[in-house]
Amino acid sequence: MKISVGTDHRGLEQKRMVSRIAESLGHEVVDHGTNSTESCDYPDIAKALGQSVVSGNTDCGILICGTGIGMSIAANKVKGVRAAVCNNVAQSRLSRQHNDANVLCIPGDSFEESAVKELVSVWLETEFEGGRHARRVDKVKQMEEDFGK
Ligand SMILES: O=C(CO)[C@H](O)[C@H](O)[C@H](O)COP(=O)(O)O
Repeated sequence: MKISVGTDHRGLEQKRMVSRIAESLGHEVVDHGTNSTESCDYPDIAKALGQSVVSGNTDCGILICGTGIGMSIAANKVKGVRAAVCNNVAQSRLSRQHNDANVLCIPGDSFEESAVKELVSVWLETEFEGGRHARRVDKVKQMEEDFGK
């Protein structure tokens, strides 16, 4: 797969980890920045990454900010993005199985390489289950139309 990655200034090290992990699993990584510790604004990165995913330029995305929350709020404003903040492997797995998340958001603050590795590899390898979950995801997609997102 082709995977977009992005972070604000609070997840540089984790972005490098995510890129290494994705590449070691055979994926191609597209980097949307930031690439310095200088303070920047997470919506700028989330917008660029979200547009890359929904346009089909990349297959999915992984975003990092201090908590993962700002990135998820911003990325979910891009029509077609289903971004999920995941703090553990169970959430990571369910965000794929039940929500068909196409963007994973993880906290940069105090997340170590082993935790990132487990969370990211499970997310990349887990399939959407469909069935009753597809009905619910379709309702979420319909909300985008109804509210002119
Ligand atoms: O959006 C966030 C909060 O959920 C992220 O943690 C950001 O990284 C954070 O707000 C950036 O804050 P900073 O004080 O400018 O480093």
